[in-house]
Amino acid sequence: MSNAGCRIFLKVNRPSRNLVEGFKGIPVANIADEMNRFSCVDARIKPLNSQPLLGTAFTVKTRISDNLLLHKALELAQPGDVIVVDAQGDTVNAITGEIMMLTAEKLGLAGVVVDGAVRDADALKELNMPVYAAGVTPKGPYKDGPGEINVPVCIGGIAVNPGDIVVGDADGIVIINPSDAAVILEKAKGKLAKEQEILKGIRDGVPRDKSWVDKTLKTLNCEIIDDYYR
Ligand SMILES: O=C([O-])CC(=O)C(=O)O
Ligand SMILES: [Mg+2]
Repeated sequence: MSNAGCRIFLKVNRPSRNLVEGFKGIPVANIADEMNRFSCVDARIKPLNSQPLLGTAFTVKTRISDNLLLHKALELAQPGDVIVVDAQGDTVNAITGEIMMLTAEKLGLAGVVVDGAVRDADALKELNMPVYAAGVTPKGPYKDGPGEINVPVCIGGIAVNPGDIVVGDADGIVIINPSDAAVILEKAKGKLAKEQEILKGIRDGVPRDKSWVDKTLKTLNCEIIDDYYR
């Protein structure tokens, strides 16, 4: 029997820990640049503390304002998992808070990302596990279902499959398909090294070749006017 919209898949094809750990300390912006600036979760979804986010997606799809399936996910997710909750972007009711998130931390989960609202924001600031959400409200959740676990979901406009690599920092979140991850990781490391060299040059006062700016403006026939705007 199939019951789409109310079903739980227990198995997740998780990439190797080694592959995931490779992304530790690489800024999300560097990773995203090497993914042609795609795969970044919408800016609505923001960190509620400054813990870095890195792990594999354990996906949850909830009915709007309802957290039954997130409670079930807390029983099933494994250490290193990031519970990624597609709460359909709705921020009317918080679907999680301090009690559930402390439980997640104690289970060794790598984080929780909610495309929806959370509550107990002050307590989440003190947590040793990252939590990201699209909003904060004191209004609590219903617990009736339905919903799904470990099916493809959408958060902040990005599709997330169970087992995808989730990386987040203060800038936001990027989602990586494990089969692309090794190549992206090498490129992102190169990008980081290049940016560090540029920053060192700026600090040391080394002049930079910015001739491309004028070249591009020239191709646009940009008007440069030696006068005030009036
Ligand atoms: O009441 C709820 O289900 C969510 C909540 O505030 C908590 O987990 O602390
Ligand atoms: Mg609470």
